[in-house]
Amino acid sequence: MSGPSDPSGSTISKAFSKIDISGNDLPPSPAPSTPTGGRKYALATELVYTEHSDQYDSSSMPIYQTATFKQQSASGGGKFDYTRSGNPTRSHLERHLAKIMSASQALVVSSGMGAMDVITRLLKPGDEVITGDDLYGGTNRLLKYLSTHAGIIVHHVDTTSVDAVKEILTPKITMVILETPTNPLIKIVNILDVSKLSHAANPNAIVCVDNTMLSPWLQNPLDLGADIVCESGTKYLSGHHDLMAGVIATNDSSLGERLYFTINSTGCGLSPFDSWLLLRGVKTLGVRMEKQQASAQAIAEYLEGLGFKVRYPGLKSHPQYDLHWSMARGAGAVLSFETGDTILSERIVESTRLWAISVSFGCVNSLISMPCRMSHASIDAKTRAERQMPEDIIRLCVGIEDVGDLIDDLKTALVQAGAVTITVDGLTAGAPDGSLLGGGVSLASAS
Ligand SMILES: Cc1ncc(COP(=O)(O)O)c(C=O)c1O
Ligand SMILES: N[C@@H](CCSC[C@H](N)C(=O)O)C(=O)O
Repeated sequence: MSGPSDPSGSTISKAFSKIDISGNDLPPSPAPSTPTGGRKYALATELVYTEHSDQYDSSSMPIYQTATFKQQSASGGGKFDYTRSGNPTRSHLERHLAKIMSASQALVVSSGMGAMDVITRLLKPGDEVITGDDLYGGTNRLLKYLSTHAGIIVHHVDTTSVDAVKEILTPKITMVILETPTNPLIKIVNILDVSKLSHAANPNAIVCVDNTMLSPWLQNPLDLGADIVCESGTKYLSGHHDLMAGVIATNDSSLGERLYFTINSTGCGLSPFDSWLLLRGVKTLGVRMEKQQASAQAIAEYLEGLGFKVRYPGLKSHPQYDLHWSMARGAGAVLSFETGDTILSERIVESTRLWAISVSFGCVNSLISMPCRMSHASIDAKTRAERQMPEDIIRLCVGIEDVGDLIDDLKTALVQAGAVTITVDGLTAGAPDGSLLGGGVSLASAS
């Protein structure tokens, strides 16, 4: 990998003039968000514990809602000069995120796709990228644009198969972009093996993992061999669907400088107010995620018990259950299931009340959607078919409501939509004549 692309180096050297207590080059910040002395607390503690040097010892990090900063001399040189280049609230958030993402450096930008844009600007025309065939629609769209407008060669392969990745790996591959679990098919990618193989094929290859589905509470791709981890902060990190944000984290300071250079050059750094909101949201990540995934597990078991084909890594029936648990500390709170019929799926989605029909996930409220019509509609129907995306697939993003209420609401919707048959033994997935789902499985406990 080459060094920072700022020809003069001046912007970078100014912004990276501070070496933190651990010797990391980081963008300017009034103070590290971590207590000094090297003590590392459990993640639940680190999420809420921050230190900053506000002049009034405010408990909450202030919002530095300013575009520019007064300088002491005509040659500038203040810690901050202009918010596009650095802002105390944003820098504080970045240090806090670096700490919880197992990274030496984190950078925050205006959306998850903004983060992906910054990352893919590391590529040059002629570079080759390997990525999955079950990929978030927006990332797919960006990569398609880069392949048609920027001379980047993009190979979509089944990244859940290490052999498939191996087959296509050459020294020309400069970036590998992974998601695990994938969105929306909930397939699992072996980050460790793919990273090892990619670096063996090209030591300068950058392995980037989009960790949005699990968040740092449940998985740390940098500890598994990835060079960059990114997340849509719009999802679990913030948790309330009241902001858009993207996070990029790395342990490679030269990569960090190049990423920062793009953010400063293009002006996509997160605003002070949104940085403050995200900092606030991150504090409850652990409690939210624990509650959400416990409910997701119960809902996945309920639907599987009825006879639906459910995709969730918390279920023993998931074909990559062991692989998932070798990398992650939990199954997350997004699951999907199939009904065998697109119209039926549509009826189910439209019959729910507590489950809002919305794209996105990671919010305290539960959401339901049909990915092929909504979040992944930017992937054309032919490509979806080639990539075996079931058009009838329903995605559930579980929130923090009472799980009994969520299951009741879902059950009512399934009955209203005609997706289940009521028998003396309880509910069974499928129409009375067994025309859907091959007749389903009857479960008394499901009634
Ligand atoms: C896995 C994944 N990555 C990235 C993004 C992009 O994030 P944002 O909407 O914040 O741009 C999304 C959703 O939008 C996503 O689901
Ligand atoms: N219209 C949007 C769709 C956003 S999808 C958001 C999220 N990643 C999800 O998976 O639900 C677009 O075109 O990007």
